[in-house]
Amino acid sequence: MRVVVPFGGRTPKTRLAPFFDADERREFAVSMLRDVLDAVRAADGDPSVVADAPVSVDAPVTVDDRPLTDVVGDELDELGGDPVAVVMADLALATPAALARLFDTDADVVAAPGLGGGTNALVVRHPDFSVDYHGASILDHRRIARDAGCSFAEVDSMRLAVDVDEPSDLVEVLVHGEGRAREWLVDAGVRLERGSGRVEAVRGRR
Ligand SMILES: Nc1nc2c(ncn2[C@@H]2O[C@H](COP(=O)(O)OP(=O)(O)OP(=O)(O)O)[C@@H](O)[C@H]2O)c(=O)[nH]1
Ligand SMILES: C[C@H](OP(=O)(O)O)C(=O)O
Repeated sequence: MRVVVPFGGRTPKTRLAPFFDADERREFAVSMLRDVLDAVRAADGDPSVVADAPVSVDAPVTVDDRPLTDVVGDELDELGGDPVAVVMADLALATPAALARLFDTDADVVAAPGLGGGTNALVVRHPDFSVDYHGASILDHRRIARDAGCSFAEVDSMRLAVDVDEPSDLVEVLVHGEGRAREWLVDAGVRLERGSGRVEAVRGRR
């Protein structure tokens, strides 16, 4: 299946500013992107990146600096009857098995909801579906599918639900990550701190 991976590489991961400076955030974002591309390929997907700035990765890259919804919308318009998936570049826990389950679910539109109401991944097999990202986009995508007369399914997957946006998401990468992104965090000195409450990610020496 064709898999579009949107990547905002100009000023990525601003919500991680309490942990990393701008160069570090870009490096970390690229390490997640590379993990996602590997997982897509291992799930028999054929990935291509649509990015707002050039990025050097092992996949074709189209540079387009329009907003996310417009860029992905154009990719869907080129569907031509073939299914296309959209997988976000910050799914640091994505595994080939989780993605294969998404790709193999049989509906006109299949979504992997993100924590906090986003839409972390989609499979689109119907020409009348369109995307509307940001905010609680999973609610919008359910409605758009219904209004377009598309069958709609959701994949319940912890590995696809975690998109790395906030410092608390770094805990999930340290606990469950298996790729470059986890390695990058460890090299940057990010570690788990077990206090009396919820485990936190902290940076620096013990
Ligand atoms: N092509 C493209 N991809 C984008 C753009 N903005 C975000 N993305 C990608 O869309 C997905 C979700 O991004 P967000 O978490 O909303 O944004 P972010 O810029 O990574 O992080 P924040 O700065 O914390 O909002 C990730 O794969 C981003 O790389 C954009 O303007 N263009
Ligand atoms: C693009 C956006 O991502 P979030 O801001 O939820 O990470 C969404 O999924 O609609």
